[in-house]
Amino acid sequence: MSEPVIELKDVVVDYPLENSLGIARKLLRRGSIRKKRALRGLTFSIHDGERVGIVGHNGAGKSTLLRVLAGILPPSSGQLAVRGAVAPLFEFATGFEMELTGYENIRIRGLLQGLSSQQIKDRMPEIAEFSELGEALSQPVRTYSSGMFIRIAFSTATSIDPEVLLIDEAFGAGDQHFSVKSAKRMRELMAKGRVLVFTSHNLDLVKSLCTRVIWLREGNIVMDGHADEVLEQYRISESVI
Ligand SMILES: Nc1ncnc2c1ncn2[C@@H]1O[C@H](COP(=O)(O)OP(=O)(O)OP(=O)(O)O)[C@@H](O)[C@H]1O
Repeated sequence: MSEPVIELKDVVVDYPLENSLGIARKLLRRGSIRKKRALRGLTFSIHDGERVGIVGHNGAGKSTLLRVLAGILPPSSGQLAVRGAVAPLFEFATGFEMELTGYENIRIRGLLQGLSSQQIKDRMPEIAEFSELGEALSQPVRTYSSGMFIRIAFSTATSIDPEVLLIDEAFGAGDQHFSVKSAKRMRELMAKGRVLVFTSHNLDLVKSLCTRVIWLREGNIVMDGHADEVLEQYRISESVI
C-alpha cells in the first residue's frame, strides 16, 4: 500500500487553561500550569481517495483535530505527517494582520499555506477576482466587515489544488451570494481532492460525503470504520443519551 497522506501517532493536544500572564507567574513560582487535554493520543492513517467524517458530541475534539491537521495547532506530543498541500476551510476569521492590506494578508496566508512568492504572484489576480473585493484589497483589513475577511480567507485557501481538504461544516461562508459561490467551489475541490476530512453534526451530510467515519469522545477514538457502520452505532449511542 502507498504511503498514507495523513499519519498520526499518539497525538496529544493540551490547551493551557491560563493566559500568558498566568503561565509566566506559575513558571516563576515553579507551579504547574493547568491544562485541558483535548486529544488523548490519537493514532490513525488516511490514504489517498479516502473521505473521512469526524463525528462526536460538543467538546469531543473535532475542531482541535482539524486545527492539528491544518498545522494551525502543533500537537503537545506525538507524531504527525501530512503529505501534500492542505486547504483548511474553517476558522476563516482568524490570523489576520489588521494593519496590513488585503493584498498583504493574501500573501501572508499563501506563504503559510506553503505557496512560494511567485506562486502567490501568479494566483493573485484570480484570488482577487474570486473575492470580489476590488479596491478594498488595498485598504488595511481593520476596515473590513466580517464577511470581507471570509472572502479573503476562502479565496486564498482554495486558490491551490489541494491534496487535503479540511472542512468544518459550520464554516460560515458569509453572505448569500458568496456562500452559493463558495459551496460550488468546495464541491469542485472535493471532486478533485485526494483526501477529505469533514467535521459536522449533520450525520446525513457526513453519510452522503464520507466513506469512512471516525467517532471521537472526550479526545479518544470510540470507533473508526466504514461510514454506515460507525454512523449507525453513533446514532444508537445518541438516542441512549
Ligand atoms: N482554546 C482553548 N482553550 C482551552 N480549552 C479548549 C480550547 N479549545 C477547545 N478546548 C477544549 O478542548 C476540548 C475539545 O474542543 P473542540 O473544540 O475540539 O471540540 P469539538 O468536538 O469541535 O466541539 P463542538 O462540536 O462543540 O465544536 C473541549 O473540552 C474544549 O472545552
